[in-house]
Amino acid sequence: MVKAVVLGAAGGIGQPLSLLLKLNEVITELALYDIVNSPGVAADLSHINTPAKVTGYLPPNDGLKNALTGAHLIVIPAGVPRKPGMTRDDLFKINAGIVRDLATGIAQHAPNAYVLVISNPVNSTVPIVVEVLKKHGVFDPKKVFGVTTLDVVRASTFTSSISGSAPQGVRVPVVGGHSGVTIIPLLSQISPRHEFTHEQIEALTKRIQFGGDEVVKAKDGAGSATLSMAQAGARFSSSILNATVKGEAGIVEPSYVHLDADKEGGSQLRKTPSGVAKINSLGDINEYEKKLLEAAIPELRTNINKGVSFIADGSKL
Ligand SMILES: NC(=O)c1ccc[n+]([C@@H]2O[C@H](COP(=O)([O-])OP(=O)(O)OC[C@H]3O[C@@H](n4cnc5c(N)ncnc54)[C@H](O)[C@@H]3O)[C@@H](O)[C@H]2O)c1
Ligand SMILES: O=C(O)C[C@H](O)C(=O)O
Repeated sequence: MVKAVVLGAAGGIGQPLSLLLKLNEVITELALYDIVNSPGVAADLSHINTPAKVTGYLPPNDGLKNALTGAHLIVIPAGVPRKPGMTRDDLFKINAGIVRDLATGIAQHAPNAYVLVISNPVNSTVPIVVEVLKKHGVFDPKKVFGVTTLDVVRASTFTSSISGSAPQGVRVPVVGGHSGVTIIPLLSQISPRHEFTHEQIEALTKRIQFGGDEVVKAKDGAGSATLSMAQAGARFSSSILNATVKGEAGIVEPSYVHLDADKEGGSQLRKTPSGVAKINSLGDINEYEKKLLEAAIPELRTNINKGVSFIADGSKL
């Protein structure tokens, strides 16, 4: 039995993400939870002839508990998205409480699950999940991930439009967090190798860091990236399942994770059959990338402290 759960499953990301997870044949049970419409989404997806049994849950009648119980993998795209003129941090006010409450449910009903956080601001919502799980004594640093895969996906797409490589074959490690200057593309480590000019590196870096703004602007008040995010979330989920269920070794995915030094850090995770085996170092980074790292640290620190304080300062658990 491999149960996957989507919290916020009826939303702009939640619906296509749930569809893509329904197509993943490793999953045998797919539980969809939202405060609205999740039974309808579940009924719709349940007609697709893949193995996963799909169930929908709403808050009444222990909906969250029933959705979470027995989960192997939980993906969280619950919460409000940006509108033009907003930063991701502006979402903290609403989304911090939503993520805290869902994390509390996870601590109580699925303490051993892999938890993938999509809800923004990721730089602060991941520390919120970590702190809630710590308070309940169930935190495992190798099981909580901020999903930054969309930055990686964008980096492949944007660089390939210049290098001419096929986008699906391009890998660019993107480390750090998930907002503006905290997003750090390591273009010197692009595979297949390509030498960009300095002007190209600056332009690509900026575009990867602010790619989310392009979508928010184009959607003009109707939200932010949903379809590309669903694909990115499904890809990261699939990597976790391939490592932890199928036992594939040597899978490497960048993600935003908790490090021992009591701070979060974007890193590349290496996954093995037992789950996440190793957090890779950043490798050889050049002077330009060192400057990006320096610029990211103060903002990351502020974002992390904001999430940690939200739980420490007595938000209900
Ligand atoms: N990590 C990333 O790269 C990335 C990319 C895109 C969007 N996001 C973020 O993902 C979040 C969701 O975006 P969206 O476009 O799907 O928004 P949306 O408004 O379309 O959907 C959000 C869903 O969450 C549900 N929800 C609200 N409160 C809930 C609760 N307490 N429990 C369960 N469900 C709840 C809503 O009912 C809704 O269905 C936003 O915070 C957005 O900023 C992150
Ligand atoms: O930009 C946003 O607010 C959504 C998401 O974080 C993104 O990068 O597209």
